[in-house]
Amino acid sequence: MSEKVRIYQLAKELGIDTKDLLAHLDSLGVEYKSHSSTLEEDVAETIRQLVSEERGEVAAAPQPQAAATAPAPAEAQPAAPHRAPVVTVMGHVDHGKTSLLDFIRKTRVADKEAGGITQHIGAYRVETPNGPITFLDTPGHEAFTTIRQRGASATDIAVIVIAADDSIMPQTREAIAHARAAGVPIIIAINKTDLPQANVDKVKQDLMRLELVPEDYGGDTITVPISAKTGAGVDQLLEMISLVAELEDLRAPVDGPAEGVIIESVLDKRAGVLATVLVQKGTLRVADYLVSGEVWAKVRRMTDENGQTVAEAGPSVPVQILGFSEQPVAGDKIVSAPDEATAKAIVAERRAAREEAEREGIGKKGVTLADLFGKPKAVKINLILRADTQGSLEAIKGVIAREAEQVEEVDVEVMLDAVGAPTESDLLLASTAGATVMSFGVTAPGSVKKAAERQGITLKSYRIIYDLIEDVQRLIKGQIEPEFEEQVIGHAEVRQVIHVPRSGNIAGSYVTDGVIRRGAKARLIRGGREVYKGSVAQLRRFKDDVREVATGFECGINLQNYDNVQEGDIIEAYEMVEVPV
Ligand SMILES: Nc1nc2c(ncn2[C@@H]2O[C@H](COP(=O)(O)OP(=O)(O)OP(=O)(O)O)[C@@H](O)[C@H]2O)c(=O)[nH]1
Repeated sequence: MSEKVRIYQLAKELGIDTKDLLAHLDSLGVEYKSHSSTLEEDVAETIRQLVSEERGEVAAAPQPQAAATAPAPAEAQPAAPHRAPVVTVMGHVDHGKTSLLDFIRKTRVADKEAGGITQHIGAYRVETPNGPITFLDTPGHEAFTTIRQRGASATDIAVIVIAADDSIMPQTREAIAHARAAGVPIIIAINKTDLPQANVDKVKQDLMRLELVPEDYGGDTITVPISAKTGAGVDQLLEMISLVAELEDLRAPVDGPAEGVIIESVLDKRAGVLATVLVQKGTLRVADYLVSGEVWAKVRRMTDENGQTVAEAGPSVPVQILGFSEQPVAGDKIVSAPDEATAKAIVAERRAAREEAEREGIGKKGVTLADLFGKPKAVKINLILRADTQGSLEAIKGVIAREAEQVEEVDVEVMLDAVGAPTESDLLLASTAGATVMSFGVTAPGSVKKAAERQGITLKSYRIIYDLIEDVQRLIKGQIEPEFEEQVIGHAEVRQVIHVPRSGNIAGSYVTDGVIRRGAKARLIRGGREVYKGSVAQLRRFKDDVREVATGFECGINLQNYDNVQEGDIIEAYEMVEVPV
């Protein structure tokens, strides 16, 4: 496939106005939808030549390749420079996430002398002997997964804090599941080691049960005993973060337009919208134009976590920016735009695309049982299990493991199992990992059920273990097809048979009720009897192909592999809809 470039990117590359570029495209007769449409590489190349000819570069340049417009040869691209790791701290309530983040921040602020006032902007950067580290300081896996859920990944390394006097607790396991689902390396910080009742070994042993085998037990899970209170071990923790970062070989280009993700956004009564952006690629500068989701910004001011104004921010640098027209959504990506017109055009295009998708009912859907049933060779089935007691959980897990063992092609992973009703946090995990939530003996609260429905997540509760196991078996074997039933969507009466060379006979019809849709299933009824069953291959209004024709309109219908329509026939269009279980 050829490389594609967006119109405004090409304009920026060539140093011309997007408007002028559009004029070139018009002159070439190239169709485009907006400033952000992509161009085929050959079109882009033609434009480059056109522009350079206009500038007289071709005639004037001694070499055939005019430097400014020639694409850089691929092999000459040096690897992008390293960037700082971005770390999220997660763990059970009260195990010390906030204390740890505060301790690191207090002791490691980059320029304390500058007299800046600490601001909580959702992220901060610290200097360590092994290089800078960026911490996202909204601790907890909800924030972490919310960002992931919106398609961005902001975290390179997860630090899971476990209090040594409490060991592994439900949210510890959730946090581990979230980090695993994201595929980010995990470092375990065993906290509160200053307490007399701290038992580091117990934590390590408990970790083994979650298949996180500490290094000193022969595994490869990095564990660091720390105290967020005294600061003991925190330096080693930072060292380990840098070490893992080095292994991950994190790199990003510093040059070029900025890309990143929204970490946080607040509406300040005086200042307006303040959004924290984590730059992930390129460099963000004051006066740049940005687009995030369906809002845009002209960066009017950037400040760091110490309240200091900054002029630019490169990869892995978090900055709070002023200049968004409306509040962007945490987790949405940001891209830069060359000018206000383009930024607005991108926003308008996105809005229109979303509205169209909504009209067509194409919502974001998670994986449903049906999807999984339909794909027997699914590499992996992710489950989140909830039950009334630890005993039932163990029993269910045991049976599932046995069932899973019998099938080679399918991997069943219980990502999380916990006592109690399913929570919103389970849904977050389910939606990012494509998991099914099953609960036994407990039911999700209404709000959670509704949220699951909205997000298209399968959440089922069972009162009989056998039923649950049966569904798991179905998932595994993919044997059960979802049940479908016919739903008639409309009728059309054939009023005239039009013979079109090459296309065969087209049924000139009148939609008497409902709608006729291209691709819909259809049967042909003649004298009360079905004479054909197939689908609507082609649907036309006058000379145009259309997707749908409503009641009261005339249209031309071409049925799939059928050429014998007759005047007076009735075409019944229908769709197969899944019967909800
Ligand atoms: N002795 C001791 N106490 C600690 C340590 N770290 C945290 N604490 C205490 O543990 C309690 C909880 O700490 P936080 O940092 O608020 O815990 P958290 O995980 O951020 O809690 P949430 O934000 O509520 O989820 C506080 O009273 C802290 O002072 C530690 O290393 N040693």
